[in-house]
Amino acid sequence: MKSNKRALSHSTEREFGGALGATLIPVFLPLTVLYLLSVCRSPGASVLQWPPPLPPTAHLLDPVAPVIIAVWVALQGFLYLLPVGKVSEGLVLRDGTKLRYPINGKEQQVCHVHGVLLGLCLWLGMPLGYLFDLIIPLAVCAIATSYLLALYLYIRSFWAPNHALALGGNTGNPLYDFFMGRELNPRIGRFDLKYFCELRPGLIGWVVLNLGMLMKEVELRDSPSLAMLLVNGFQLLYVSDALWNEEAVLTTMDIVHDGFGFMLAFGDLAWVPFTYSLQAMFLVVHPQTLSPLAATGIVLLNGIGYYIFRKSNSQKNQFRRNPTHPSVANLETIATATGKRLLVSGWWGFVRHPNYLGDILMALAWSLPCGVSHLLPYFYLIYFTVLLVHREDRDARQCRAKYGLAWDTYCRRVPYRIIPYVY
Ligand SMILES: NC(=O)C1=CN([C@@H]2O[C@H](COP(=O)(O)OP(=O)(O)OC[C@H]3O[C@@H](n4cnc5c(N)ncnc54)[C@H](OP(=O)(O)O)[C@@H]3O)[C@@H](O)[C@H]2O)C=CC1
Ligand SMILES: CC(C)=CCC[C@@H](C)[C@H]1CC=C2C3=C(CC[C@@]21C)[C@@]1(C)CC[C@H](O)C(C)(C)[C@@H]1CC3
Repeated sequence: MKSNKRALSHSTEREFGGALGATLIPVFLPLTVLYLLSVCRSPGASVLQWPPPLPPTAHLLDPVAPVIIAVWVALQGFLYLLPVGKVSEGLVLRDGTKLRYPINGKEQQVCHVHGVLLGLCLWLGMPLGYLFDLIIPLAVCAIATSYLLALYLYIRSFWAPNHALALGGNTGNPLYDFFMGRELNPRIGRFDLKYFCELRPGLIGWVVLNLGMLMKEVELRDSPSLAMLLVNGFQLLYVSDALWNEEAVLTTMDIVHDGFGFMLAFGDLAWVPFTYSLQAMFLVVHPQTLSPLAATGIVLLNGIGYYIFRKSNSQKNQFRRNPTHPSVANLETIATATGKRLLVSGWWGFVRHPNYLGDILMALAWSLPCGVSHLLPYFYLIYFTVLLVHREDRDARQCRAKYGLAWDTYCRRVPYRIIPYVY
């Protein structure tokens, strides 16, 4: 324990408002989830209504909810460990080794997301629309699970070797380190907890919750609306894409840089499934009519966003994995002192985060089917823009520290961060 502290004593830079932020966020964000869900189900669906439509304490818990969450996580764990697909190596760690990760999302996704789970629920005679009624107890359980997981991660990190600790989550302040995560890649045997949580229970859970909302709409109004089909279709595409390109997650900031603590545990297990499905839930209580022209425009917007998001992410991933690959070999680059190069043409010469731009366009397309009468369906767009602006800033600081002058040159060559000529 002592030597860990000594070796990492330089990690004094604090993120997310430092210790105060790390103390308040774990209280404030879980309450926000419950508040948003309650508002979404209320007839007014106004985020500013007073008094807020909070659920009575008796409605927070339901004995079925922990069973569903436990079965769901166990099933996801089982599918994650299935020996199908390939095994891929992550980036080089501080001790010079690389971790191995099972890449089987692609193989499993067809049966996984679209078939087995839905079929299982229907076979068991459980109408998926029930998820709408159970949403608040399910969210409470997911929040409790993320707290327990974060506590477990914090405690076990004291047995981890120095090189396995994250540089940003070892300040010695227990609340801050609990929030940011001390250990970089906590594993039980070959089971990688962070990688599993990032892509499986919460992300796929989001799609299942969306389907539950669609089924509820069918129960209430006999058929799904066009708006509901669009929201379900767009978000299914997004999640399927994440599983299809599972390997690319290995080079994201969360896997490479961030420790696994409360922020990611809660983000993955509670925040993603329960706030990202707000649009579908909104449509159950507040049905919207969409003209074919509006629907076409929204599909086009999502298509453009997805194209930019996918192409730019794939280009960087390809370049980082094999810079001599024909699809990236001809792009202009600048050298850095680390030996790694930075792309200054192609998507990464357009803006510094083209992938964020595509993601934001998609976020807008997911909100528009809900009309413009309420702010709530735009919650994701607003939160996500704030998250990405903050993330861009964190990434820029890390890149400046890594690449020094080369990063400044890149910034001069590519002046806009996310939106050309705007930001
Ligand atoms: N839906 C959601 O809730 C969320 C979605 N996302 C999405 O996840 C995806 C991944 O995002 P994120 O992990 O934040 O970061 P990025 O995929 O944008 O990766 C940033 C890293 O890319 C490398 N890089 C930056 N510029 C260049 C360049 N010019 N040439 C080559 N490499 C470069 C640097 O790492 P290095 O040089 O070390 O390789 C940098 O640290 C994005 O599409 C984002 O929109 C992210 C957060 C939440
Ligand atoms: C408010 C709060 C607690 C925020 C925590 C942030 C997390 C919710 C996000 C951090 C990075 C994420 C990524 C995805 C989901 C959201 C979180 C966990 C992601 C898995 C979504 C699908 C994408 O295709 C992706 C794989 C690129 C992406 C990776 C980052």
